[in-house]
Amino acid sequence: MPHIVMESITKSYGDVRVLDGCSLSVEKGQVMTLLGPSGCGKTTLLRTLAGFVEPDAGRVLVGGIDITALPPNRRSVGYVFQNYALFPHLTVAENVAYGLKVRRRPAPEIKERVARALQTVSLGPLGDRYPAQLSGGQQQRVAIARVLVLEPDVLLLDEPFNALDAKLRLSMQTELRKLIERLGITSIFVTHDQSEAMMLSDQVAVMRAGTFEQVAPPLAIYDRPANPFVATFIGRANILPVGLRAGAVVGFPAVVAERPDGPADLIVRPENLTLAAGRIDPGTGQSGPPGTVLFAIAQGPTIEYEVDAGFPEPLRVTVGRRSGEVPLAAGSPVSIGVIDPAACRVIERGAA
Ligand SMILES: Nc1ncnc2c1ncn2[C@@H]1O[C@H](COP(=O)(O)OP(=O)(O)OP(=O)(O)O)[C@@H](O)[C@H]1O
Repeated sequence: MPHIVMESITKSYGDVRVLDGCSLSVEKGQVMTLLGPSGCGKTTLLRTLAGFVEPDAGRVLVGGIDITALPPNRRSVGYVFQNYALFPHLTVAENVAYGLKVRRRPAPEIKERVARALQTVSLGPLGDRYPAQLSGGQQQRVAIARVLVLEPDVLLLDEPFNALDAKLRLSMQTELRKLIERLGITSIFVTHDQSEAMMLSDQVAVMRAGTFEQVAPPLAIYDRPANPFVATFIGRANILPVGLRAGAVVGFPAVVAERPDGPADLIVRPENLTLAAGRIDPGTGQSGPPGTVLFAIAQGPTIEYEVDAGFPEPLRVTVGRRSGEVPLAAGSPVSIGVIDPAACRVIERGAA
């Protein structure tokens, strides 16, 4: 039995259906990320699990127990808010103690648990400071300590890194992932940042307009996106309208597909393509169509090309860059190759 089960959750605000039959399960100790564009319903689903939003239909179970009708304070669910929501007039230790005081725990127990929670997030010595005297990353850790001190079964985090600058964000992501692993607490994150989702999660649930497009481990989503929406939301992808003839893609004969002849969409990642100057097989043995360089930019370890290969959109190709190599000039004739035909996906035309 999974630790968290959300069954056919539906929620509308007025005429707008924000959650449209969402079902999701998370195993004990696993980290799930809800990933999707702004407004797709991620926060609403998280708040349904916390009990802040009442679903119109569906059930929420934690540890096999139906908690759908329980108020937030009777659920063993910790919620870390986007803006941390710390009390500015309370010290760090008082902020962390707050939930225990509300629950009328004895003073010695509060003292001991607050010290332990602050220790867990490496803020032991800063208990007497006020939130305004802390960095963004430290404030975030207080917000997490304030939740962990209540020893919830489940940890929910709504865009927890939003307020942090890029560098701090990266170190806090790593730190939080290690902390969650150490505590073994079942966690759900909300983010619209795909690299954050890749890095933090055991499972990613890609959402669009109140439903799930795909739920799978991050690399499985990257390698085998269910449809063009997922392919372009996680990483970059070329979505090429192609024809199928005799079980292979016209223009990419190495890419085979068990589908009837006719139109299809080919999903191919830029790093799964390569190119060579001139009209020759680029050496992969998996030749693709000829093309002309439209634009190229070197990024140190890679060169990013945009190539006119006869498709409605330029083909994006990422190639590894050798020391001293400069990109081919715009206008150069090139031959496109596929590195791993098995990593291409051929799907029904327009199945977005
Ligand atoms: N209390 C509410 N009343 C009316 N509409 C709401 C309410 N809460 C959310 N919505 C609407 O529901 C939709 C989903 O909102 P939600 O906050 O769940 O999206 P999200 O995916 O978390 O977006 P973001 O990434 O921008 O935070 C939005 O269109 C939002 O305007």
